[in-house]
Order: sequence, then C-alpha cells, then structure tokens
Amino acid sequence: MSRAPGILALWRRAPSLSVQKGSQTARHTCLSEAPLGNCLLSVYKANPLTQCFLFCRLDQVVIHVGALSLKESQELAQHAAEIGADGIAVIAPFFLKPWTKDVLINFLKEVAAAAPAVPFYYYHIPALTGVKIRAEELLDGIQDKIPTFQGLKFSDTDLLDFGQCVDQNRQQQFAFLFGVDEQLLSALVMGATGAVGSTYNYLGKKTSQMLEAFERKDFSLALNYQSCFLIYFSHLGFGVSQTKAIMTLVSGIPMGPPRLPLQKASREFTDSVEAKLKSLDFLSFTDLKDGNLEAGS
Ligand SMILES: CC(=O)N[C@@H]([C@@H](O)[C@H](O)[C@H](O)CO)[C@@H](O)CC(=O)C(=O)O
Repeated sequence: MSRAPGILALWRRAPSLSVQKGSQTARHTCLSEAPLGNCLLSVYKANPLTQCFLFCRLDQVVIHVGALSLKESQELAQHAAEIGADGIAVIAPFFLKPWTKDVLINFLKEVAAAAPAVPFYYYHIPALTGVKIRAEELLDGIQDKIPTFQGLKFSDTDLLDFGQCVDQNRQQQFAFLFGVDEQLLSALVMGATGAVGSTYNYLGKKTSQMLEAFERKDFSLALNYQSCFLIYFSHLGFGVSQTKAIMTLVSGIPMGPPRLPLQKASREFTDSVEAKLKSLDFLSFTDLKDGNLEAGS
C-alpha cells in the first residue's frame, strides 16, 4: 500500500490542521482502486504514520475522489461519505476532457450527488489536467447545480482568475484553498482562506510562521519567509518524486521510490536538498542510509 501521506493543509484563523488525502502528491492517479480505498480508510482511522507526518491532530479530512471514470469517482465519493470524510474534492477528468463549463459542471454534479451530505470542493489544477476552464467561470451559479459546493482548491498561477473568484464570493460562503505554495503570500493578500500543498509536509512550520506574520500585518517578515521558499524552489524544482525524497529526509520514514512512469529523484538532488535542509536546521533525522530512500512503495 502506498505510504504517501496526505497533504498538509493550512487554514487561516484556525488553530489546528487539516489534511487532503488522495491528491496529486499522493499519486492518486497511479493507485489502483483497492489501495486507494485502503489508503483513505487508513487516514480516517488517523493511522500513526499519517499522524507522525502531520505532528498534529487531524481536525478535517478532505478526500480527493477524482478519477477518469465517473463510476469510479462516484464509488470513491460514496466510500468517503461512509467513512465520515469532512469533504470531498474532485479534479476534472483529463483524458477525455470536458471542454465547456457546463460539461465540467455536469460531471462534478454527478460525483457530488453520490455523496449528497458531504461538502464538495472542485480541485482546479489545469497544468496537470489540461482542463483550462477558468475557475471564475465555473463558480458562476455553481451552487444551483451542486448544492453541496463548498469551494475551490486553486492550484494555478493565474492570480487574476483567483482574484475574480474571490470577487464573486461576496457572501463569503466559499472556501478558497490555494495550492501554489510559492505564491501563497500573494494569494493571501487576494483573499485565500487556506492552503493545500505538498511542501507543507515539510515546510509547514515555516509556512505557519509566514501566516502568523501576515495576520500581524508584518508583511516584510512574511515576505522573507515566502522568498525563502521561492529561492528554494526556483533553484531545485519540485515534482512528486522529489517531494517523496524530501519527506523521507525530513521525517526519517522511508517513503520509497515513486511508481512508474515517475522516476525517483536523483542522488544529486537528494544530496543538494539534504544540505539545504540542514542549513535551515530542518533535519532531525540526519543519519539516513542510502537504503532508507529506497524502501517502501
Ligand atoms: C502541481 C503540484 O504538485 N502542485 C502542488 C504544490 O504544492 C506544489 O508542489 C508546490 O507549489 C511546489 O511547486 C499542489 O498544488 C498539489 C497538491 O497539493 C496535491 O494535489 O498533491
């Protein structure tokens, strides 16, 4: 079974943390149905491995149930409802793509209807799905079609689209969870209500400090934190494999290589990240042997 942990989510004005499970970083599209179902169940039961990564109590679990097959997505949604998920999230199907807003909403509506009592989030990640329907366009009138619609996970760099989503939300009924970690500060300024991202699995504390600085209106300190991430990312570049390697380094728990077609991060990458994390004083488990990066799957 996959050991990929959920994605740490940071919510503004909330003392505790939440998790999104079955997401891009957790390689949901690479998992077959059975391990994915088990994986979801294990999170619901707050398994020690997950808790160990989050270093916190899980207050909310939002489960990603998107799939290429509508039926599979509906089954995952039903399963999420049965095990008591606090929300479900769905990406756009990405092989045979919906090309218009109405078609996309119809697909999402059918998934949402399979879990009619569970809050529903649209997970907007056009760089990976290739579905470029603007989120702002989608929001218009969406609750008439999907009564459980709760908000967006917005994983795109188009801050104009993001700003227009926030602008539409005059009654503030929706949550806007931002998913480009390097741009979180800009999104906060524009009205993000939370964040979900892979880097919070290991940069969560620094990001919380950035959020605190932002709340105190200490923008220069907040910018310092964000710049630290920007420099970090722009030099190294991060994908799922790299994230797994870093999570292994930071936690000491072997995450193993990613599944094909992903390739495991290179030795040069892990060496360079290890040095960087040490310089930031992030590594408490510094004596990893080569084998630890290989174990698990
Ligand atoms: C394309 C991608 O993986 N984006 C990440 C970001 O957290 C991203 O890793 C980070 O901003 C670094 O580029 C998230 O938006 C996606 C995510 O949280 C997930 O579904 O795993």
